[in-house]
Amino acid sequence: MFLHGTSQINASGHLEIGGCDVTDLKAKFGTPLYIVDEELVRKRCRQYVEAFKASGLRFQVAYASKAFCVMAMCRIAEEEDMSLDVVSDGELYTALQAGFPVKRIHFHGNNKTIEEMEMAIDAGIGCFVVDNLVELHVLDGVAASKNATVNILLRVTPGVEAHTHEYISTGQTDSKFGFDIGNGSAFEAVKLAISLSNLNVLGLHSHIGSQIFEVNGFEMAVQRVAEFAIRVKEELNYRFQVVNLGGGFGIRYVDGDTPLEVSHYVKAITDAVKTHFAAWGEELPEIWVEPGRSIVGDAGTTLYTVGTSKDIPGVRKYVAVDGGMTDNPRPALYESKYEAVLANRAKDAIEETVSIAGKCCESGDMLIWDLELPKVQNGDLLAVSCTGAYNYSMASNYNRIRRPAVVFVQQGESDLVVRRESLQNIVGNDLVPERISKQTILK
Ligand SMILES: Cc1ncc(COP(=O)(O)O)c(C=O)c1O
Ligand SMILES: N[C@@H](CCCC[NH3+])C(=O)O
Repeated sequence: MFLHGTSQINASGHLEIGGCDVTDLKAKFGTPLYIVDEELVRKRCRQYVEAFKASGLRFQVAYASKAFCVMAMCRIAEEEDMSLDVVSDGELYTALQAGFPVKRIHFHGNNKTIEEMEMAIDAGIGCFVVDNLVELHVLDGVAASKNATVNILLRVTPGVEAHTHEYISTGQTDSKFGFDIGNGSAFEAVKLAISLSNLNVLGLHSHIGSQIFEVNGFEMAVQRVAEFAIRVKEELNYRFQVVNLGGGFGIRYVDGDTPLEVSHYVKAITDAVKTHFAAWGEELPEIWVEPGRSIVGDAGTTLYTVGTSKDIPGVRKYVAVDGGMTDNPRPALYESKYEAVLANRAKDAIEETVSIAGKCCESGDMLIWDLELPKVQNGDLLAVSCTGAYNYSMASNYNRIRRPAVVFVQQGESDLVVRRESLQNIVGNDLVPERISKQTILK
């Protein structure tokens, strides 16, 4: 397994992250356990901020909290001078509870409810990213009802297809998100938006997809957005102050993934802004980005305990762990690939090829196919790397499995940031109507 951040194999042959031996973490917190390398998260945040500072442009780096949204993470984002992208009342609430400065929160989503809009306006949200015409009208109405003027960006689809999984590619015309530039709907949206009295149009937003390893998609998106912004300025005499280029910067999950350095993506974007806004003639717009995966993805590791195994001679050996698609749905959803190491015997010689199964009643609940490991035994620890993004945040209670705990590690210290769910949590929202209880009693 590739060792990310502070991960290393110690003298006892155990995986160590943030100076913490994972066998100790298992003893302290149990498994499955999400372990987050805090130093690596902070390093990634700083790489973005530094790269933007070097560009000389005005900027905001908004952490896309959908990747991993818990209060401790919101605190780190604030400490590292990030802004925050939220996409639901739940993410907004988490950020507010964590004391994140509300003016640096951007509210996304293609179907915000009126209650979510009200909550965000009451809190004093920094801006909304408006996705469609219905939302433009509704948001203007909600803002009017509160005598407020709210800042918005208009989400546009620049017609760029990112080379990534179909389900996580969003910049093309046929997408559920945003106003299309190519078919004229973005222009009409701008005309309408600037005429609505309770909206203040700050600028445009474009997000072309996720887990992208090249810069040309971003450069093309900048070009299309710049051409559009210049047209708006010329034809409507309206000047955007902000251009948000979304997230999508890729990370290395497995061999063959070839992400670029953060500074490389940022330089490509900021250079493209300088080039394509050359005809702008005034101060360049402020540039925002929204990285999620590339902030937390490789800083996360999931620790499992090995349970049963099933050897089908001549076919394959299944080894089951105490988690699976409930804590990491990505292999089942996107056929995502992961690497793993036998974390309590990482120096032992490789002896067998096994496939790692989860514990759900679902044949598709497989975490890794054909993984080479030392001879695996019941009770061993398996550490799957690069699970920091879209794992805890996409976890479910399928089969009424409890969500794991999350622990931050740094410099030999481990701090619980999310408790393991309890069995009481599992039934916590269940109600049994009286007539059914009565029937049960009558039986
Ligand atoms: C609008 C928007 N911004 C930012 C992100 C974060 O993307 P990533 O985690 O790939 O950086 C996403 C998710 O793809 C998104 O939909
Ligand atoms: N959830 C996805 C990415 C989509 C991000 C949101 N637009 C993943 O796990 O890769």
